[in-house]
Parts: sequence; C-alpha cells; structure tokens
Amino acid sequence: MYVNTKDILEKASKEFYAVPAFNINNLEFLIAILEGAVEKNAPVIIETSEGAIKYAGNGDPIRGAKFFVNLVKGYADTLNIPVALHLDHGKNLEYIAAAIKAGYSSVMIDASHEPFEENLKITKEVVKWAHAAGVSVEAELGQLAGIEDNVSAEENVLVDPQQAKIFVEETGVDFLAPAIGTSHGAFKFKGEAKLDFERLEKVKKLTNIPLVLHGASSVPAKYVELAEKYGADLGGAKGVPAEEIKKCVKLGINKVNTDTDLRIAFLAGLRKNLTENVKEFDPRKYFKEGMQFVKDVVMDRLEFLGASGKAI
Ligand SMILES: O=C(CO)COP(=O)(O)O
Ligand SMILES: O=C[C@H](O)COP(=O)(O)O
Ligand SMILES: [Zn+2]
Ligand SMILES: [Zn+2]
Repeated sequence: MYVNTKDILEKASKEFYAVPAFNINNLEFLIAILEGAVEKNAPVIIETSEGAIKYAGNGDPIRGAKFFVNLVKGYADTLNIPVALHLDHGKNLEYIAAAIKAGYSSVMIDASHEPFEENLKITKEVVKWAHAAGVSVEAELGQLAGIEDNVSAEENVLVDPQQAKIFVEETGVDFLAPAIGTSHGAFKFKGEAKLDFERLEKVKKLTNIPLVLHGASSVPAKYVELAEKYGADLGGAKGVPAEEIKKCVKLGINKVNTDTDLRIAFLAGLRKNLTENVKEFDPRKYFKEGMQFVKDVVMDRLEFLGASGKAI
C-alpha cells in the first residue's frame, strides 16, 4: 500500500530500526526494489531526485512528478507492504510544488547550502504548503562533501546540534538529515570512513524526530570488481561500511539513503549480461541480471538495517 513516509519513519524511530530509501529513475529499479521488499516483508521508501523527475518528464517537472506517482502508487497499491514516494534533495520550489501536487508521500527541502536563518525560513514555508496537503517534509542541516546536484561542498560542514533543536522546533519539519561526515557518490572518504557519532547522538537527543543518513552507500567490492571485470573503470570507489551504518541506526538514524550501490550493482549485471550474450537484443532479458543484483542489495540493506519483517 501507498503510505505517508511519516508513518513508516515514526514507527522506525520508536522501534530503533531504519528503513532504506532507494533512488530510482526508471521501471527496472522500481520492480527490483519492490520485489526485494516484498520478499523481506519490509516497508520501503522510493525516492526520486529533481534530476530523475526531469528525466522522466522529458524536461517537464509536472509530467515527471505525475509519472512517478502513477508508477509507484499504482504498483504499491497491489502490494501488502508500506511503500512511500519521496522527493530527494528538493532545491527548486517548482519541483517541490510539482511533487506535492502530484501526490508524493513526502518531500525534502534542501536549503542546507544557504545560511542557517535562510534555510530555516525556506524550510518553514515548504512545511506550511506540504502539511496543508498531508505531505511530510525532510530538511537538511550542515553540508555533505562532494557533488550534490549543482552544489559542491569542498569540506564537510557538520551539523550543529543546538541549531538542529531550534531548527526543528521552529520549522515543524518531520525528519532531519544532519551532516555527520558522509558524502554522496562512489568515492567517499580519503582514508578510513570517519563519522561523527557523538554529534549524531546529540542531534537525536535534542530533536527526537526521525533522522536521515545521506550518502549511505557501502559500495560493495563484489559489484565494483564484477563491473570492472566486464570493462568498467571505478578505480578508488569506496563507501560507508555496513557496521558504521548500523552504529548510526543505534544512535537514531531511521532513513538510509542509497543510490550509488544500486547503480553499481545494476551496472555490473548489465555489463556481464551484455558481454556474455552478444546475440541478445531484448531489454527484458539483458536487464534481468542487473535487476537481480539490485534486488540482492535491497534485501541485504533491509536485513542489516532491521527493517525486515516490519511491514505490519
Ligand atoms: O544520499 C543519497 C541520496 O540522497 C545517496 O547516497 P549514495 O550516493 O551514497 O548512494
Ligand atoms: O543525492 C543524490 C542522489 O544520488 C541522486 O542523484 P542525481 O541527482 O544524479 O539523480
Ligand atoms: Zn544537501
Ligand atoms: Zn542525499
């Protein structure tokens, strides 16, 4: 069933587990994710970036947002697990409005690149519109290193826990993404993974709402190696080890954003399949192995985050 993200995350926060939010751009990833969640009897969050909406709508945000709601809601309503659809890193009010109007379960307003007061003001405004439509809201404090859509932060600017308390109280936001040292993409951390667990613990104590970990892909070596065996060049790829993510879940993370791991798993399967079956030209066949790898990543995450069996 298609549900509000808030219902999924408030239960997770009360019961100390996390639900993965997987980014999609197309049908194949959606089917693989939902199949994995059904097999694990788990709730799941599907998310689309502004770029995904632009892609699906062939440049038109209204068409793109409607496309994803029809696709995800239509599919979810045939299943017995809770499924939510979330706008990831909403930065343009045009996309946020399109998602709310189309029927997304929740939206993210990411004004974290703005000064604190400005972030607070914009977030408060989005919360007002979204809540009026029954849509829940995620916001971000601090900045992630690496490239995030059009914004790039050279260094991590970590969340200030006291600011987080004020921000949550004043904006009425439903979930918060605190920057604690992760970054987006396949090339995280120069040395060992280094997350600020103490900071995370303080943010949870002071806000007591569901928290979100961005840039949470683990970049599994087995898919990187397989993709490279079949011609990819992903030299230096590195993610957040599952054990580190589990520590974050104990300290209050309830939504774990994952895009890169699915991309790499699919790439490995697709490259392998195309190389091994040079006569094949039916996409339903050559996509299959990539979809299976995506499903495997999904099931693994549902399991180690504690979401498995939590559908009811
Ligand atoms: O945070 C993300 C989407 O918002 C995705 O992070 P990864 O690049 O680590 O998968
Ligand atoms: O956080 C960003 C997500 O991984 C989405 O990336 P994208 O803008 O390339 O769709
Ligand atoms: Zn951000
Ligand atoms: Zn993110």
